Amino acid sequence: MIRFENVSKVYDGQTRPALADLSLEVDKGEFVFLVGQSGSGKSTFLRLALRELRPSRGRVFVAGKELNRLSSWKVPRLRRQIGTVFQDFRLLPNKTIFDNVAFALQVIGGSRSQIVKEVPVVLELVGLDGKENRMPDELSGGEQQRVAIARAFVNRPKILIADEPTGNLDPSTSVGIMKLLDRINRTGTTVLMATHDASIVDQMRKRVIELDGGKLVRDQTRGVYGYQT
Ligand SMILES: Nc1ncnc2c1ncn2[C@@H]1O[C@H](COP(=O)(O)OP(=O)(O)OP(=O)(O)O)[C@@H](O)[C@H]1O
Repeated sequence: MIRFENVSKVYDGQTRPALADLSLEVDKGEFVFLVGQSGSGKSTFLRLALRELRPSRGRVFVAGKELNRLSSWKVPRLRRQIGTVFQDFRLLPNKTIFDNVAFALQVIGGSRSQIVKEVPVVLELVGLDGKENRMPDELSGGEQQRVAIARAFVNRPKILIADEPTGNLDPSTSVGIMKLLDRINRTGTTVLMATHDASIVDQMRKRVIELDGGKLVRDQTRGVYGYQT
């Protein structure tokens, strides 16, 4: 589903690579934690998979496509297959919960009937049925993150990329968010999650990939967080 072949990334004006000769493969349906100190290259890795960045060397394949050879007009089609969730939720503050999720379908040309059918299903999946008419600032942080997950998942992407999704949440709320991501993973969606949350990684016992200075230093099945910050 995702394959990096000898990928290096040196940002403009930098000499030290943010990622250095990274090779790894993530199969369909896997759940992978990406861990490492701040600056180790996790976000760079995720941004390469989204083709927000291009590698300086090496090749990135996502959903069967080599991203460097993908024409720009095909990038939106690629991104439709990848849902994204971030630490800061990124909801539209002036739209209701329903409309925040509906918007994700509208921008990809979803019909009104599809929206009316799919949005309630996904809001129920994330445990927010009954709250569809609220505004984002009328929800708790954990609930806002559930909306963000609903929005990322409503068009059933093949891959869900989550960059520190529990970074702004307390431990018990985080556990609820992880149960939800686990549930989404069980539908067959590949989940890739960058995190500094040691207790979550230790509880979930999924595959753990650790980066250090842009290099892959650990790839462990049913792994643990495994280092001190
Ligand atoms: N746009 C940029 N321009 C130049 N250097 C960058 C840029 N983005 C990231 N870097 C550098 O690349 C390296 C990797 O950064 P990256 O953001 O991928 O790390 P990270 O593991 O996601 O960190 P964090 O856990 O703090 O989010 C760091 O040295 C960082 O300073």
